[in-house]
Amino acid sequence: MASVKVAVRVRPFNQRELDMGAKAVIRMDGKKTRIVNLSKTAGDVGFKDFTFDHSYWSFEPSDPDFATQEQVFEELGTEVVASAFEGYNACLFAYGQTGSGKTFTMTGPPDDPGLIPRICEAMFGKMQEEQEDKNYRVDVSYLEIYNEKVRDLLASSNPSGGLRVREHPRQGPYVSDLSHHLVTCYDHVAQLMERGNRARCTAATNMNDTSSRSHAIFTLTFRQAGLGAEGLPCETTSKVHLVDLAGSERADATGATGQRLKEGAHINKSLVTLGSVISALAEKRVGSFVPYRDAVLTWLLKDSLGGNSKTIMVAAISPADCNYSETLSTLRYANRAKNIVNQPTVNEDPNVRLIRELREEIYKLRGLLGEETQPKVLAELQQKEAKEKSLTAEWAEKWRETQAILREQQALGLRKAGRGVVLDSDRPHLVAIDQDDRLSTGVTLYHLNRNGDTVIGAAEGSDIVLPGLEPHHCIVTLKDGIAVLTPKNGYCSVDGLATETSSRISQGSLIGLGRAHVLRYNDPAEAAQLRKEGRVMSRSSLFGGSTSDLNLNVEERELETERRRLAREYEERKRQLDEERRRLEERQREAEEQLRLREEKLEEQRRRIENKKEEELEKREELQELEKRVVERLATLQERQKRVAELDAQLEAAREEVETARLALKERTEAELQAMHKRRASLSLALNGRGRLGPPSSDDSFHTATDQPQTLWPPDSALSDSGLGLASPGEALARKVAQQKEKILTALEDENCDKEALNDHIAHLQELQREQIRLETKMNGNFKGGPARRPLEAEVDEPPITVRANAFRRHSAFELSSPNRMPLTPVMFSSVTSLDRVTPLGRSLVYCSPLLSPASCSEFSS
Ligand SMILES: Nc1ncnc2c1ncn2[C@@H]1O[C@H](COP(=O)(O)OP(=O)(O)OP(=O)(O)O)[C@@H](O)[C@H]1O
Repeated sequence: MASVKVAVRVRPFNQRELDMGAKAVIRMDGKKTRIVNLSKTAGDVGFKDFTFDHSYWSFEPSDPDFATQEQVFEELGTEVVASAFEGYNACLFAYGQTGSGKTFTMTGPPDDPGLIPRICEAMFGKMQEEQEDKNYRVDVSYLEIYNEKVRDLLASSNPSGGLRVREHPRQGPYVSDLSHHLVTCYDHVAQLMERGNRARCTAATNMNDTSSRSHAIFTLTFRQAGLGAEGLPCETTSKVHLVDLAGSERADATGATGQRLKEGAHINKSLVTLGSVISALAEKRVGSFVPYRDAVLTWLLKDSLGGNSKTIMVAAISPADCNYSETLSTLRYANRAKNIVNQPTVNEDPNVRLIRELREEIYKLRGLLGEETQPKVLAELQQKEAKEKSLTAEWAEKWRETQAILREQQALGLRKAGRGVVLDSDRPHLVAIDQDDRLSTGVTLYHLNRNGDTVIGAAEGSDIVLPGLEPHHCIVTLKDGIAVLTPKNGYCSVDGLATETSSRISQGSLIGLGRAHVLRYNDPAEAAQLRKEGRVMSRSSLFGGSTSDLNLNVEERELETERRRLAREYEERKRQLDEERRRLEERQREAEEQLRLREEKLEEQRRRIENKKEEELEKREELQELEKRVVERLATLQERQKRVAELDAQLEAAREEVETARLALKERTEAELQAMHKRRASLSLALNGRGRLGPPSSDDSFHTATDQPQTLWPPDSALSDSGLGLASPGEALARKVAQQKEKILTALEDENCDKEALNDHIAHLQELQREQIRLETKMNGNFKGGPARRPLEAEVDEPPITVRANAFRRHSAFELSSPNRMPLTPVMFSSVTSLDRVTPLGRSLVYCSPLLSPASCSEFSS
């Protein structure tokens, strides 16, 4: 059982706080951290006090109590190193407000490194010291949790949704597909750390120019094995998590908006979860729920918080009064974390543990045996000894193999870097860069002889044999870490410049030998020195390669720092722009989608309008057609009206003519009657009393000479229809004919007329007409010398008639083209024979003989 160790570290005022004229509210006294109580009410004390395992006063460098990076490492870092070597898991994490000094404490600037580089360096140093007894294997991984997604900081690319976090039943949560890098020296670790830090998400906020926007977890997996006292195997694996959390922050204080605000929300979410986890663990309630899975950070650090780990928390705080509430909150957070109790255990290899336990039992059994031999105990002892022996042999064999592989890898300097394999060495060497041999696929590394000459040439027996060179082409001399190239018989160049005298070569120098060979000189010690000084050798310095490169002045270093800052700014700006571009693309996609929907809607509307338009066009055409027909009909109507007017006029004229004729007939008839009376008188006919014209009355009888009453009028036509007086027989007959015709016409207008009855009417009409003719003939005979009586049909001025043969054929009837057209039934065809005119209705009839064919009708129509 071990409580989480908590340290608090206060940083100096930053420029912003100085500009604001901030006042320091933090005091430290031994392990005690005091904060001036700015929220005190009457009766409150002036300070709030907290006690931690360590309180580091890094406020003022000139202060004798000032805590340096070195001191922090000595007290915290060494404990982590010791835990790892003891086989425990260890975790050191920095918590605090943004800009409070977490990254400074964990990573630190190159000239004043923080805990991570110091811990790594110390571990490799210790491995070096204890190399004789044991073998080690160290793997490094570096990840960040940004917006709740896991990114591999050492991989060349990451999936867009981040890496997945899984949980192994025994080993706990892990990140699947995270790259692990085998490291053989601190330089490798430093390179990886630098690479990861460059890839980490940082941004400028109001509180910090280079604020970490993600939680970063640097993990060393440390495996050690060897034979302990009395040849007892030991093998442990420890995980060391070194965590730089993103800053806890208030959105208003950081001035965060947009992406920064979103990041802040995620950061706060995981820190709140971390707080909840700490609270749940600190309360120590049995069976209480610990919300590890609520955030990726707490899930991955599950073992470090309340589990199998020795854990240290560094709470970084600002000294300024303007950050009072944030600082107080951090101190309370840290105070709670003190109460977390972990259960660290040595992570021993299961087989080794079994061997150790067997050995313990064997010791016990041997003790039990004493002087007397107990067969049962002896048998058990022998069995356990045999098992222990075989397990030890098995483990030793496995370990030898592992050792061999490790040694091979270390000797070759072969290590994995993501997908790449790096061939490295800790000794000065030359790497062949074959310019001519395009078929060469291998990488050749030539180690140089330590403290002596390495002869290069074509001659057998040269240290490095290269075809195409002079037998003894040149010599590279290595002495006290300095390499010098001396040409012998062949052409040599250093970084492109031909040389005939001895030239110093340094890390990265390109050596040209003869026409075909180019070799690169690598000196790992020199490279490490340069790296330590924060130097990155540019290509130009590579080519200008000389020892003076090593003597970089302060100005250059500052320039380098500035360059890095600019590079970080550039990276951040690039990231922001990428983010912005992604947002704009997203917006564009949305706008395009809206546009598409709008287009569809408009297209739909357009289709509807077109349909409507087409319908309206059709209607308009119909209307035009109707108008045309109306106009035609109007024209026809006008034509017909004109025709009717003409016919009316003709009718009127005919009527007048008939009236005139009737009057003339009447006068003539009276005159004729008088003449007849006179003639009768002269013929001495017996008249009763007085001579009188007109029909006989009851008083005035009219008799013939034979005493038979003689009458001029047919008996059935003597009375007028009204019965008011007598009409002439001709008139009565004409009226009857007219009435009969009217009857026929009425019957014809009735669609359901009885054909039999119609035939009877027509037959009767014909009878009447024949009678009329007979009467007229008779009258004409009686009044010879009178004006000639025209036949009735001749009195009518007939309108031109057109028979439409087609209609005739189709309907078995035909029409007159006069306005007074009238349909004829087939019955009429068979009965009527002449053209007549019905005066009262102004209608004309065309009669056809029964034998008339449609063709003859057509002729008839003219
Ligand atoms: N102990 C210290 N001594 C000197 N300077 C310090 C110290 N601690 C922090 N600083 C300076 O304060 C500034 C902010 O520190 P740092 O970047 O470490 O904060 P942080 O807590 O990691 O912030 P964030 O959470 O935003 O990443 C840096 O310029 C750093 O150099």
